[in-house]
Amino acid sequence: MCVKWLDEKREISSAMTLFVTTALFCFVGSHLRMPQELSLFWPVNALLTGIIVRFPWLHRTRNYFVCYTAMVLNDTIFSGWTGGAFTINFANILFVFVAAAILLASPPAQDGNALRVGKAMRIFAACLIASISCASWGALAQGEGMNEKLITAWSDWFSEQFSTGVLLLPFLLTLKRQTTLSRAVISTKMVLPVIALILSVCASAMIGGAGSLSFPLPAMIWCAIRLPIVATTLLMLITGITEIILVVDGIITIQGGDSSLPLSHLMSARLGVATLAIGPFIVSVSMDAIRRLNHQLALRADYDFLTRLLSRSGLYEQLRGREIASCQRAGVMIIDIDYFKSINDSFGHDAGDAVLEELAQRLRNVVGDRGLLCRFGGEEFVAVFFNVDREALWHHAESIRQAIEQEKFVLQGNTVNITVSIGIACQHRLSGKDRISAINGLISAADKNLYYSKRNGRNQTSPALHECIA
Ligand SMILES: Nc1nc2c(ncn2[C@@H]2O[C@H](COP(=O)(O)OP(=O)(O)OP(=O)(O)O)[C@@H](O)[C@H]2O)c(=O)[nH]1
Repeated sequence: MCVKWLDEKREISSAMTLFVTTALFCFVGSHLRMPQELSLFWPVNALLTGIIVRFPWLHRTRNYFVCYTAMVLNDTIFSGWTGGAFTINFANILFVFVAAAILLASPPAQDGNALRVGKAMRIFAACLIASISCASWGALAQGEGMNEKLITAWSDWFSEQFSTGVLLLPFLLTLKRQTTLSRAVISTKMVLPVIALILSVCASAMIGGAGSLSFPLPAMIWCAIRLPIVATTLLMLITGITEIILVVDGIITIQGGDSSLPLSHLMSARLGVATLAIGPFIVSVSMDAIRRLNHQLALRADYDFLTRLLSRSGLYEQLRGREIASCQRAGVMIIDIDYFKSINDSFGHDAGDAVLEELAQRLRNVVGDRGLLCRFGGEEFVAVFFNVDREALWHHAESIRQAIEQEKFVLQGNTVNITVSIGIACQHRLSGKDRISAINGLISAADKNLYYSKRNGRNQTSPALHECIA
């Protein structure tokens, strides 16, 4: 049984899930802050923002209140805070609310999983504005007076929220619900950018200095071009966290004297790493959009819009397919509607289109997966069969012709008798090398036979059965 933990129709259980999740995140998050390196990250706010953006119906005041209560409870019980639990956590919930509101303000993508470039850019803006709001409240809530300590507290809050948000949210928002990573084919083309990324992080640590933080940028852009978007965002997250930890541990040395800087070198590093990450992310989202577009264009070119059968180019594409390569014999038939012009003239072009759609469906029913079916042009269809002899091909053609003839078409309330003429051609020992030109030859031969069917009165298959047996 599949339990949906977050379900729009089950508000109470969804609120409870949100409460438990928030409390768990806070509990784990506050314990993860113990080591000094990880005290720089507070992923809870970005995680909650990611959940709310992925389940937009959660973006309701009462759900924010549920999260806030869980945060306060966690700090009261486990951190021993009293008043601070209420005021400080308000800053956290402010981040979640502002970031989610900005991200949800854009309409959802048409394609469920696609993250558009505009929305990707919004992540940066959302984290920036949410971090400013959160830092402003959080620094004041810490009870600092109007002095230098307030500025330090503000920049601490801001750099932490901003860097965690910008690094984590792209990954959370591109992670597919049913990830297909395991099925992705890992090739050298994919491994090389990852190796380059690891080497560039090592180079940052060895060379040091302010510029070293941007060393991984070219490798990250390379990853963005070569890898699926979710893999890129995951690598961005890992690289960003690694760089920040390396700065904290002094392995990447970027500072001169902190006293000469308006922000500490660490905060500067956090902001720098987050700002760098957005470039590869935009490249990755753009590449994803280009891949999807290419796929859609290929589909559009390979299928006929009206009948959803293969188009002529789609047929040739299929013929190049590997499964057909081993095929020895092929048979082709051309199916042409009789007096189709008079259907258009009597009932209009739309009715003519409806006939083409209905006819395509009937052809599909008869041919099934025994052959390839294509709308070759106008009111002409081509079916290609493999490993058939002429007699079997003739019987296939007749079953198609009879299926069209026997069931009448209804056009604008009128019952109309529609028939088709068919020409067939068959070839033994189809050459694997020049399959396309062999099929083209068969189409020409079948077209000649179609002409005989038309000339001899239509609604028939040519050549006749006795010629096929001979
Ligand atoms: N509704 C519609 N008509 C189309 C489409 N493509 C081609 N046609 C029409 O199909 C008709 C074909 O006419 P003809 O080539 O004279 O053939 P026919 O009337 O079927 O006569 P025979 O083939 O000789 O039996 C033309 O009137 C075209 O305009 C289409 O996508 N939709």
